[in-house]
Amino acid sequence: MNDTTFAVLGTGGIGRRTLEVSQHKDGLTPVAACDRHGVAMDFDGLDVDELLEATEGNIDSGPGTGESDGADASRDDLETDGGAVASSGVKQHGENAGVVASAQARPSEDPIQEIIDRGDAIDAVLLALPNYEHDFIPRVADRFVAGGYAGVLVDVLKRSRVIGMLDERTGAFEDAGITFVCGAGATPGFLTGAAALAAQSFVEVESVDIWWGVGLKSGYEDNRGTVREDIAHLPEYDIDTARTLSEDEIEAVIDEHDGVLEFDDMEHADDVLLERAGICDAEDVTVGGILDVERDEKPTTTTVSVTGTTFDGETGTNTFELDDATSMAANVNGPAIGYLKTAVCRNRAGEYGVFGPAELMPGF
Ligand SMILES: NC(=O)c1ccc[n+]([C@@H]2O[C@H](COP(=O)([O-])OP(=O)(O)OC[C@H]3O[C@@H](n4cnc5c(N)ncnc54)[C@H](O)[C@@H]3O)[C@@H](O)[C@H]2O)c1
Repeated sequence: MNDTTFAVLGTGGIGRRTLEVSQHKDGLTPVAACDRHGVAMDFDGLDVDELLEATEGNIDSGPGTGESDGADASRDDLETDGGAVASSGVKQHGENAGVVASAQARPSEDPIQEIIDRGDAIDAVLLALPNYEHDFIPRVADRFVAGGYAGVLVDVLKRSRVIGMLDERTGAFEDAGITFVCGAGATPGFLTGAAALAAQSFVEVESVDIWWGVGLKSGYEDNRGTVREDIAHLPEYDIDTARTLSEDEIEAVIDEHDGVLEFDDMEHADDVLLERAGICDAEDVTVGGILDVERDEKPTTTTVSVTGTTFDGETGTNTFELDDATSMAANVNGPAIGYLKTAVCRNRAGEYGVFGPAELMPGF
């Protein structure tokens, strides 16, 4: 594949690591990165080491609202909701929050639009943005369409309901020449693809069970955005209540659970993504897991179990396990970049529209 230029929207816990992992892959040149406050662009290639060093301990996180996506000015009131945005530079030191701390970046009123405006020089865009408003990522995609972008968009969103919103935009993406890969992180993403592969032994799939373990002690400060979104999956919370929690309230939730949060029956898009790929019904997919923010060791082994019936009448369960030594950052960002590179090949071959991770694997 020829060299691929790409941009990262959101330089929080995930986006920073995307840039770092991309340095280990061939043929990828990061040319733009932004967060809520600013944008860094260099079409000869960003100096990723400088950017990571400058933003180390200085991540802009917290409940982003999409307020600065410029798509709907009536949402400006959300900018100050719950007061948590004010504490958004959770690890900030120095004057500049987030990406603006890098010498390559500058403040921007509308960093996403600045990237859209240079879209002709960007092959692919990874959206490592928050997902508190379910239509935020679809609305950002609308802006790329409106801005005349023709290339690849990849997100790492988690919630099932967003996939339908993206599907509704299939025609617009096709007309624009956009190849959109949705849910391309770890789960959904890597594990959805693994389930699709494991299902190939069977002519009938009965169930897919995804069970994940994440140990995040040393990565906790950098991944507060993800932890907040995970708290929204606890039975006592939802996306709106989790979004308005202060940092102290988040700490209290974590303390109540002794640092270990267990999730059952999560709304993770693996279900609809497997259904749209024809692997099984969404209702036959369950996702759960354990997050330990006080230890780096995984509290449980991440496992995908696919149960089904073979053509010759046997019932069996194929399992796929991640080594406990592999971190969340490795399992989100490696696959996200892998799906991005695959999508660039599809895009160059003229295949446009919405794809899930399972559709980029072998199918029945
Ligand atoms: N699929 C998976 O396996 C998986 C795993 C982990 C995280 N995630 C998802 O990845 C997403 C990012 O997580 P994170 O931990 O990096 O979050 P984070 O809060 O650390 O980072 C979000 C970034 O988006 C930026 N941002 C917010 N609003 C913006 C706007 N309007 N314009 C420009 N930038 C904006 C923020 O400034 C920040 O840099 C979350 O939605 C999370 O659920 C998915």
